[in-house]
Amino acid sequence: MRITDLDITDVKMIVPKKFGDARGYFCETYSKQDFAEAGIEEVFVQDNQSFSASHGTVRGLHFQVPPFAQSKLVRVLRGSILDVAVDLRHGSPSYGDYVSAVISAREGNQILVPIGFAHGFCTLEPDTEVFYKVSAPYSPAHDRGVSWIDKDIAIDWPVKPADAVLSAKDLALPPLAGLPDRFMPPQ
Ligand SMILES: Cc1cn([C@H]2C[C@H](O)[C@@H](COP(=O)(O)OP(=O)(O)O[C@H]3O[C@H](C)C(=O)[C@H](O)[C@H]3O)O2)c(=O)[nH]c1=O
Repeated sequence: MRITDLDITDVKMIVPKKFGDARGYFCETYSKQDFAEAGIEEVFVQDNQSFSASHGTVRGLHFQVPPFAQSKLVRVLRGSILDVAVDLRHGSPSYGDYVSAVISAREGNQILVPIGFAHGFCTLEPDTEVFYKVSAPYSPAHDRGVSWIDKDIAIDWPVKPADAVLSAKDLALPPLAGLPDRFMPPQ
């Protein structure tokens, strides 16, 4: 398992080792021991999976506030996405900055999005399936979001707003400015 930092250090790219043979391949997609050896102590309590039929589907930017704030380990079972994490940790020097990376079923790579970040993605292919582990259960009362096209974050998405597929909820998400809920200060 290869673990590297993205431009915001706490967001990590994880590439499990693939064991290929004439049948195909095998890989351990999650290992508590490997994570602990890399200093990642996340305890995941729920697995999520979403299917998006159209390329250019955007889900996000979402997060849950404490005490149900979630870290997420995101991977793609089919297709590919541009995955995005936005730093919302109150007091963080990179507050409001984002990192993004393409993760795909072909590469088998994963993104670890820590607590304190909003998360979203845009599908790059039709029929894309995303699987992710989260470190806290779903709590609608603690679910929050920020507009995917917030001007202060200014994410370089691979789809124009007019062509993107979003839920009504995500279309109505507020801007970052004046976000009422703040996370705990960075560790
Ligand atoms: C997240 C979640 C949702 N739901 C129910 C609530 C709705 O009835 C339905 C669809 O939920 P939503 O539209 O919030 O799903 P996404 O837009 O894919 O949201 C996710 O997309 C972005 C990328 C994320 O990072 C979050 O984990 C998550 O918010 O599933 C549940 O029952 N449990 C859950 O954990």
